[in-house]
Amino acid sequence: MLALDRIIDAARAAPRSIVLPEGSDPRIAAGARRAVDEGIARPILLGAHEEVLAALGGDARGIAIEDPATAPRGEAYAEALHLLRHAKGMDLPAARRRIREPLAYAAMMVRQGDADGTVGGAVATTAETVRAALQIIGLAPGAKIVSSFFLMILCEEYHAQKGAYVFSDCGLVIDPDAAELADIARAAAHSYTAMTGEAPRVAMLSFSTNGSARHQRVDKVVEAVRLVRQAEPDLVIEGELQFDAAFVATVGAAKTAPGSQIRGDANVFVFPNLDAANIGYKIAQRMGGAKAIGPVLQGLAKPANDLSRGCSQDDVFHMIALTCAQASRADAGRALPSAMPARVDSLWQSPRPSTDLGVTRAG
Ligand SMILES: CC(C)(COP(=O)(O)OP(=O)(O)OC[C@H]1O[C@@H](n2cnc3c(N)ncnc32)[C@H](O)[C@@H]1OP(=O)(O)O)[C@@H](O)C(=O)NCCC(=O)NCCS
Ligand SMILES: CC(=O)OP(=O)(O)O
Repeated sequence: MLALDRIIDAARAAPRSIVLPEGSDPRIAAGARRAVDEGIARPILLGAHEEVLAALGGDARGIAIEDPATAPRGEAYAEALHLLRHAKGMDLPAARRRIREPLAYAAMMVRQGDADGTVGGAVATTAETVRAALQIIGLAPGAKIVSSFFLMILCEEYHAQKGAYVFSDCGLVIDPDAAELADIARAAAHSYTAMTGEAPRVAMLSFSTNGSARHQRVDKVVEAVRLVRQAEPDLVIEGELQFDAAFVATVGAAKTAPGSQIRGDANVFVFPNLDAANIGYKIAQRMGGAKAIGPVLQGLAKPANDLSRGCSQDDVFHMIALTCAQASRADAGRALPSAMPARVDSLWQSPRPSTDLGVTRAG
């Protein structure tokens, strides 16, 4: 859990204002309450005042409540949204209606600098949550695509290999082509370093390892690897690889050539499409007992993150912490993990070596 502790410590060092559009959901209210009690954030819960207060059990200490339907700044936000989207056909009345939706209002708070980040998706679908961020917050300078990752933490006694891993893209880009998959891989690699302070070793996953099967879907992964190597020759990346060859040393040794750098020791797993990625992370979480934090969005101009509708109040707390830490990075004048900088210094850089993550390699 040390990767998570680092994130929480980073948030506590500079608590941020995080707006949560689903303020009347009990998991959101409990996560926000814990964030205040542990001194990691200044939450703003959106929703009808009485409903939010009820979710908080009547205790709103340290938490702001704002109702997009009646908020005084709603009109200014509607005008800002109209300016942003009128070229796409949105008139002012439509902008007024849209800004009353909590997801849109929260994204606008972040865009306008009235909140440092937003966390939604405990109730709304990922498509709804991400669409508000895409349309209102938009791409980070230099980013071509917004995608997402999960921070997967193996920390149970029964996990033979403990540690923090990145799975991408489990939440957003449905059927990436080779160029998009390459962008996702580069963003995920940089996100891994930002989360852990460790060097990424990227496995590009497939149903084939080093040509063991032939298919156009395999060709797509191989092409993505070529594109990443062209753009970032120093990044350790291999593919196409099956998951076992990327995660289990003995299988990696059996299936890959002696010169392989990964050999069962990848820490960033890039899936070929959203079917594989979303199913894969949920299996790891629900059958494998991995702690799954995400989807964290990469490629946005400012922090906006999603949750699974199956999230717990702990997941909400951890996502608030992660979003605060992203905001601090941005304010420190450094690129967000999402912005794919040439080099990433980790906010959570550990003074100790990689064993800090509790990684004990099997085999
Ligand atoms: C994210 C998602 C909603 C975007 O879908 P979409 O139909 O392209 O959405 P929209 O057309 O409303 O796009 C909104 C804007 O974002 C842009 N956009 C869409 N996907 C983008 C991406 N990955 N990166 C950057 N911009 C993107 C669109 O071009 C559009 O721009 P514009 O409105 O300024 O022209 C869609 O990809 C999706 O549903 N993904 C799967 C989500 C999901 O169910 N995940 C599983 C559970 S986690
Ligand atoms: C990330 C994800 O799968 O979200 P949901 O469970 O809400 O669909």
